[in-house]
Amino acid sequence: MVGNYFEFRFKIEPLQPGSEILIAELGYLGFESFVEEEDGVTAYIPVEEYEEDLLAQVHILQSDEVEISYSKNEIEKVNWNEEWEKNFTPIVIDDRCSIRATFHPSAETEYEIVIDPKMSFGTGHHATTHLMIQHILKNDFTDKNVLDMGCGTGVLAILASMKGAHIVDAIDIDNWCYQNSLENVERNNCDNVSVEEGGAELLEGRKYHIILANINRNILLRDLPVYVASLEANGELFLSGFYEEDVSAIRKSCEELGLKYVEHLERNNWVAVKFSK
Ligand SMILES: C[S@@+](CC[C@H](N)C(=O)[O-])C[C@H]1O[C@@H](n2cnc3c(N)ncnc32)[C@H](O)[C@@H]1O
Repeated sequence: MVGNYFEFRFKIEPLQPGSEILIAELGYLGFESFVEEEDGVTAYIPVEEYEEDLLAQVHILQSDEVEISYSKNEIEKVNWNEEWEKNFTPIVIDDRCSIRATFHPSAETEYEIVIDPKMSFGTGHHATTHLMIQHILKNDFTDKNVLDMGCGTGVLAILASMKGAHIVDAIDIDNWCYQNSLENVERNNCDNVSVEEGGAELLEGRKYHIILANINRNILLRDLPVYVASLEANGELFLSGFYEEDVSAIRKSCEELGLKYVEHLERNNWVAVKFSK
């Protein structure tokens, strides 16, 4: 990860939940790393990913309840691993699943995932990862063939494997995420997880009992027909990466493709929806 970055220093008042929501929103717009400060957040985005009107898409910047000001700087490069190590804290979800880094002490939970997140999305801190993990904990993965589309750190694929899946395919379009998932899958001894770099084009002719896809509204709407074609009869599809107000559009597309809405979980206005075939 070399090349120039824009560094944005956001001052946030009140800090919580403003900081958490801001990080979540920026993450979906291509910001790659965040450092939590005493009075706000510093966020980084590659210069080539940034467009002048990008921040107009950040809802919380328009909020009357949170006051946010920012400054912008161009910088040469950042030691991302060091930033992550400073910022990544262990997390426990529903008292059953912990996610920690190699440098954290072990937690006594039913499922313990050790990841080195580098730059990939998926430490469990983001609401959508959290919600997808809650769905995985609640559902039966025993002997299922599972796809984790947009695997990030590989965290969902790893939990699916730990929950007894037969095989898990973890796919991400981003080379950094592909490399990071490979490392994390090995670190957690998940021998039945295969990691691949690519997108929906890889799915032709494949069938899964369960598909997990935490990506974003537009990519999901575009690739849904391929996902549904890759789902076995009675299969289950879990989608996240969008807001509560997007559920109706996602649900409509899924229903047109023959799926049934089952339920959705919500956290900080983000959702994860379960459908069945
Ligand atoms: C929101 S992150 C989710 C990561 C992880 N699954 C989690 O739940 O924390 C979305 C991931 O999807 C990947 N992605 C984006 N577009 C994709 C596509 N068309 N096909 C596959 N992966 C994609 C991104 O590189 C990113 O790692």
